Amino acid sequence: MLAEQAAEAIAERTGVPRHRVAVVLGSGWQQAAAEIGAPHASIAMPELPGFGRPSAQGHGGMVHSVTVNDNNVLLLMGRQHLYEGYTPQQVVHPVSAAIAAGAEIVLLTNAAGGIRGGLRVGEPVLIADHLNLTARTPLEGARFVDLVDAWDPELRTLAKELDPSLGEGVYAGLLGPQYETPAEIRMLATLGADLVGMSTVLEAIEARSRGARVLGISLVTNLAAGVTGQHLSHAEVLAEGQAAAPRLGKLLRGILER
Ligand SMILES: Nc1nc2[nH]c(I)nc2c(=O)[nH]1
Repeated sequence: MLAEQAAEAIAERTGVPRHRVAVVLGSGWQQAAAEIGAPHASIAMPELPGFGRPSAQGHGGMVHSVTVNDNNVLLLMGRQHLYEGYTPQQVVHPVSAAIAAGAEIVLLTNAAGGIRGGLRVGEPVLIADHLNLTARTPLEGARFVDLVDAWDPELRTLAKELDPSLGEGVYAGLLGPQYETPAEIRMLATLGADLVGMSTVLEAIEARSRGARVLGISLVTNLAAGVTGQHLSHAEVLAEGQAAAPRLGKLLRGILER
């Protein structure tokens, strides 16, 4: 119900009855949003039913409506995380609302730690599959959602046509807010994770449960703990995101133009 109420508010406040695509812009991706196009309507998230107040650092807290080649696109600047104390349902609410507002495709972006050898800081990586290690789910009741091809193969092929240098990886979603120990990173590598972060997996599950297609892109903003022996800092994470913004913006715009 709350998703439908938020969807009505979005349609009313933007003047756009349906937005066919929704993009969640995570840490480091906000600057890329400017390359997508100038919004013709913007709403502060707290003004929408059920939207919390995204944490200050790295997240904009705005919903923008932009048009890209006749496609009405909803940009969700920032997200809510489990580590901020939100429930799984609150974490996925913006995605639920965007789908209720018409989104058939949900593009989830995030910043992540790189685990696999060869990943470089500043590199965007397509999400090919995920490990939900949050021990949480946004689903309630007997909603046995199939997650095979949850990360849409056709959309991944499209993204790779646009940027052939794009690699793919398995994203492990953890609770956070602490980063992993080197031993935990070795464990995640053994489990088959290439990337690690604190978001995205619940949103993907919710989107699939509502029949939307999902494309995910992680920006590697640090090499995971122990991969280089360096210490991790959130400030570095944000700085790396800013540096990669032009390439990310070009990629996002290319995807949205198709
Ligand atoms: N859990 C986890 N989340 C992250 N987010 C970013 I940016 N880097 C990391 C990381 O190394 N571990």
